[in-house]
Amino acid sequence: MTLSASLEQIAVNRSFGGWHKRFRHRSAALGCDMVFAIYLPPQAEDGPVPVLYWLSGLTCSDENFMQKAGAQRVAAELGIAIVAPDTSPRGTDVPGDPDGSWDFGHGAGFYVNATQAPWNVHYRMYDYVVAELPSLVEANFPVTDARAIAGHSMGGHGALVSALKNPGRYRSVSAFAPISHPTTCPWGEKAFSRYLGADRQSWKAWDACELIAALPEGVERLPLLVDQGEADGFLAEQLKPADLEAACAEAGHPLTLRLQPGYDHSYYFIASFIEDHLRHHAAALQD
Ligand SMILES: N[C@@H](CCC(=O)N[C@@H](CSC=O)C(=O)NCC(=O)O)C(=O)O
Repeated sequence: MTLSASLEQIAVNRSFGGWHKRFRHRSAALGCDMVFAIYLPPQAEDGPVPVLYWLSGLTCSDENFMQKAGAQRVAAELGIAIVAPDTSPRGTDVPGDPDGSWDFGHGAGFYVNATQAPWNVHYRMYDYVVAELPSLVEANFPVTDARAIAGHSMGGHGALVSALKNPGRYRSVSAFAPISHPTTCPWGEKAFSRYLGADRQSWKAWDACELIAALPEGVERLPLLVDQGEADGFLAEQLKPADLEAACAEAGHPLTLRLQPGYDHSYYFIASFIEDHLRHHAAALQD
């Protein structure tokens, strides 16, 4: 396939018989240059392969998952491409946290479309990860439109919301330690009050627990696979997996929540269970 001139390749590494590549491009949704990574398994040399979109957490770029999760060996075995975007718009023109903290602004886009100035100019990560990036990837790489989505923490919640808001768009969804109920935790309240404004009612469209409760009768309920470390320091205050469990039970939404004793919030935890998630996605993608 010939790459569009709008994609600038900035890195390439051979990995498990496939290729890890990084690209810079101009994002129309975000109004800035963005970098994403793609892992193409060896099977992509012979024909198009399905794609898992991975959404990372606070402070991350495209690099954390690709360097730390150890996903390439199993993705190469299963014939799945993995696309890892950045976690926010970036650049000197893009406002960040006025206080310089790490849980808002750069590295903390929360995968929402901001409605409030000045954030609404660039912070449209939902449109970027759900629409613009898949279109770009599907037009430029040997991939099919069979998509799965997964992520960690802020990105785990982003994956849940992306799937819940778009029935039929993803074959499967999973999350590691998602911020399950952002309208009721400090990270979510800080981000949503700035990106979405003071009206808490408007936040519900971006909260997985609220979306699960509000899914209309007859609409696909994609099963959720969630792993959560029991020794995660953010568990009680920020992540609240019990709220997700309660929302699913109340709505009859299929959830497999696996509490993993001794595991924290780090990529050591993700690397320990990523194979299970990849196999879960492969089963759906190859159906
Ligand atoms: N301030 C710390 C902690 C930030 C942190 O733990 N980030 C997580 C995601 S948290 C929820 O979205 C993460 O994935 N960090 C990157 C990593 O490679 O571990 C810090 O600045 O690191």
